[in-house]
Amino acid sequence: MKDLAYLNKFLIKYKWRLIPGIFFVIISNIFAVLPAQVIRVAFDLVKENISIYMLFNGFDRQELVYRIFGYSLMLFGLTVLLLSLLRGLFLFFMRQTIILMSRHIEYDLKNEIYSHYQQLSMAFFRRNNTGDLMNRVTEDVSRVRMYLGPGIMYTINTVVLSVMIIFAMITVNIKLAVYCLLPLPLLVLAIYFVNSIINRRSEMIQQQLSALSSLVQETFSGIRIVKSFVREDTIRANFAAESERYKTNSMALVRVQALFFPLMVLLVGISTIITIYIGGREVMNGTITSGNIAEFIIYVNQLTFPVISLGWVTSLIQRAAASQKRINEFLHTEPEIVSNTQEQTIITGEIKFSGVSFIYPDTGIKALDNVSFTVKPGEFVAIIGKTGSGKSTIANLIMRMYDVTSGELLIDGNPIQKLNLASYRQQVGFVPQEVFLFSETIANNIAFGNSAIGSHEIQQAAKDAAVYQNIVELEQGFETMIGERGITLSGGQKQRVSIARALAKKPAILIFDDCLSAVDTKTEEEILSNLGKNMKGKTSILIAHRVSTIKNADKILVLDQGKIIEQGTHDQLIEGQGAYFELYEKQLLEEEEQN
Ligand SMILES: Nc1ncnc2c1ncn2[C@@H]1O[C@H](COP(=O)(O)OP(=O)(O)OP(=O)(O)O)[C@@H](O)[C@H]1O
Repeated sequence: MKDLAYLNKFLIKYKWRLIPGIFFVIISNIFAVLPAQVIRVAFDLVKENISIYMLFNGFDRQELVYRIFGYSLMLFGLTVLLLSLLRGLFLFFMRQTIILMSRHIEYDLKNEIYSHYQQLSMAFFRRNNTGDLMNRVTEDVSRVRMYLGPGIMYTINTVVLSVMIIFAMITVNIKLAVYCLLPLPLLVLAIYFVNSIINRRSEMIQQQLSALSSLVQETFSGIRIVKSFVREDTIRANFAAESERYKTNSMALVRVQALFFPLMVLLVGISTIITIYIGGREVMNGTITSGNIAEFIIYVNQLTFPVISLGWVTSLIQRAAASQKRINEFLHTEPEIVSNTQEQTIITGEIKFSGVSFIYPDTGIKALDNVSFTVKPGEFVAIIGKTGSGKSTIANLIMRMYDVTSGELLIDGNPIQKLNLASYRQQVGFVPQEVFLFSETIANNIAFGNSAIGSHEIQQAAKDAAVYQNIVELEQGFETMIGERGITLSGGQKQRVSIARALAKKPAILIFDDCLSAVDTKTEEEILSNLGKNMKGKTSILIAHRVSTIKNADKILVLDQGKIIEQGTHDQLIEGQGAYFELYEKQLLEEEEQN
């Protein structure tokens, strides 16, 4: 329950919706209780008037008595109608204030969680899967809203209505009140119990549904693999098995739900019978009137709803508390990578690794071991090495996706942690190893890092990335939609759009993480020569596997198992006849064999 206390700040923020809401609940309940009393008076009136009517038997006046009696009954009917209309009006106001408040808080909470996600670092996203992240913004927030809206509304309603009805009952006759209230606690318990079972089973159904949709999503994402490995039958069988489980769970839920309504009617029925039996005896004793029995029957039926909502609201609050606990877990996660200054510094692009070691926090893998090198502004540095040798890790550290475990990473002579994070990243262009493009137009994908960019600059970036020609050949050119909502670009085209996106930022530091693997040698040369022109005076780091790609670099770093084993220009490294030389020889041989 203490987890829900987090939401109090929102309740305070929206107090001018909550307070009138509570007020409307109270007024609507007054109008809910009054009709029973009007009906009691009407009932007693009927009884009295019948006696008077009988008295005038045989007289002309009997007709007049009949008419007056009819009118007064109609008046009572109209009063009940008016009271119900007024109740309805205030119920409307109650929903307009409290439910609307819950929707506002839902909106605020979703935004708060989402913007908190944006501040969290890579390690957090690696620890938690996407489904979980999404669930907390959607499913969990919805449950919390159920507490803030219907939960709060029905709790107040239940309390106010119960107090009013029980008070009205007791003022009429304590004995009758006690007897007809007796089965109600049983009803609360029964409903709470059945509701818990319903919730548990609904949860299982929800989980099963998630499993089913994940299976379908994965199957369709990997449909090419499924078809080429002829696994359609197995996939179909898996789906059937998951569906079967979903059906079994749903059936179990329907069985319990079927019990819910009859149980409720039974217990209310018992209360009504007790009211009539005990009430009848009291009428015979002369302690209450027959109108009171009618009044009590209305009360008992009116109490049904608060009693049901008591059981329902209790389980609803429990679920909301569990959801808020999950939300709080994420909201209280501190971002590991934080900006320590507001000051925005323009960088020239000098990068210095000084005895840097790095261990991935989530796996404990030591990816870099005492790495030292310097890249001067305007230099073109290449990194080469076997897979898993730590090349991408260097890129991750320069992007400050992680902080170094030991040693120092200096940008323009300042520790990277001292720079304003957003402003620094804004000045670094990054082309990741795995291309990711948004389901958007090509132009918007290229302009992603800089919303102020014009179409001329977008086109220039595409030209520099050697993808312009491919784009203009498309029917809608730069306005072509890509990804799930549009066409599929080839692997090499995607890589080049991703390069154009980094170039369009006009960065001071450009990092290419093995992103030329899917382009042919001629295009690769074109991109590199454009890069030479664009990055004059700026720093470029190119991670590659092919020696031919990096021959012209100002400096080449050779990595092995997280250590720099050689560094120098191509010619120096060839002369050194070390690991780089071996790699070069091997690749030359491979090329010759291919030709
Ligand atoms: N996000 C991560 N979390 C945990 N461990 C990681 C992560 N990324 C990489 N590693 C591990 O760190 C080591 C270095 O990986 P890195 O990606 O830097 O190598 P690489 O030289 O870029 O390889 P490749 O040429 O295959 O891209 C590997 O052992 C890898 O398993």
